[in-house]
Amino acid sequence: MERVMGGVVPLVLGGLGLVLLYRLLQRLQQGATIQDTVVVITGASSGLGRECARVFHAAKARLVLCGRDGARLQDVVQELIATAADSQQQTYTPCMVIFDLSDTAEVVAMAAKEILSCYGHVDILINNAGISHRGNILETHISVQRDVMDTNYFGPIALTQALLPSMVRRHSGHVVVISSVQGKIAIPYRSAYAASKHATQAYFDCLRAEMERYNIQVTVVSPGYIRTNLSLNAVTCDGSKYGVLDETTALGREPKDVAQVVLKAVHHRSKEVLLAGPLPTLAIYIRTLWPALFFKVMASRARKEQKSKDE
Ligand SMILES: NC(=O)C1=CN([C@@H]2O[C@H](COP(=O)(O)OP(=O)(O)OC[C@H]3O[C@@H](n4cnc5c(N)ncnc54)[C@H](OP(=O)(O)O)[C@@H]3O)[C@@H](O)[C@H]2O)C=CC1
Ligand SMILES: CCCCCCCCCCCCCCCC(=O)OCC(=O)COP(=O)(O)O
Repeated sequence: MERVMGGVVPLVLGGLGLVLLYRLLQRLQQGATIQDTVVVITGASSGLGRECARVFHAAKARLVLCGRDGARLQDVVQELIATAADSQQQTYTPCMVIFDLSDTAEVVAMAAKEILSCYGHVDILINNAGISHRGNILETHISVQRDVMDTNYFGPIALTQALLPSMVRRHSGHVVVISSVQGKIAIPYRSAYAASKHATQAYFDCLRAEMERYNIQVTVVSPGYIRTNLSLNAVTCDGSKYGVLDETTALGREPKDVAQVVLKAVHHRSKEVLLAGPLPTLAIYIRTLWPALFFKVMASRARKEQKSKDE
């Protein structure tokens, strides 16, 4: 027995060592692709955007962080500088560009120009900022439908379109968009959010095909729940804040893990990343292969949710 164990232990340790070495080499390789690139991140003040800022900063990218709130963005910048100083890493101090994505006129006239003026060009644009919705269709004001669409769809496409000519001229660039599982299936009481994410999926699929000839990559990332403030910040039927941390959100993936997935997707030039558990993945397939079943399941969800609200 002792002899068997004596053979197994070094084998396991050797295997573990190889896995760690492989991971380290992978990280180094990913870092090398990202080093010195100009990376623009929208919604960098919190949640997934903030974690993307951390991950790309650690990979020594030249960051342009975007958000609505200058003070919160400044906090992120200070934190990144402090982390780099602690680890004695030579990194770039991030630029900040402050604007409201839902104001598409401002995005085109001011924000895109300011972003370009930071480093003269953009290598990677990560369209991350977004807002969610909670409410039934009967009671949701049309202005709320429009606001969510402005932030999640028209803002990102306006920014992308404004930055594209510079990428086309350089015959190089990468556009990433953070969509959602709800860009592939629509669930009840999320009409504005699901519609905006479906539109996002469609637009960026068109973009990918059209940009291939210019060597511009497009990656659509479709995550399931992530543990961020998304549900807290979601808007309700009348535009007021929902203000609840849903259990689904609280139990979601860690934003830092999702940010690593985004980095990997950029490194591998992935066209699509679906980051969902078995049930949402099954639901996506059923939506295409057996729509009648999918509609029944969704109607039953809607009934149950309405009943629990009525009680
Ligand atoms: N959390 C989840 O379960 C999932 C999230 N996603 C997607 O991930 C992305 C990031 O969201 P997440 O980190 O979860 O949520 P957060 O609410 O934590 O972050 C959203 C970010 O978007 C910014 N933002 C919102 N509205 C605007 C606007 N009008 N103009 C500029 N910036 C704006 C916010 O800035 P400010 O601080 O100014 O409000 C904030 O930085 C979103 O696109 C979301 O749809 C996808 C799947 C699951
Ligand atoms: C007999 C087999 C039937 C199989 C059907 C399974 C149906 C299961 C439904 C699963 C629905 C999953 C929804 C996942 C939604 C999601 O992950 O959304 C991510 C977000 O963007 C979160 O935003 P939110 O504002 O909704 O928190």
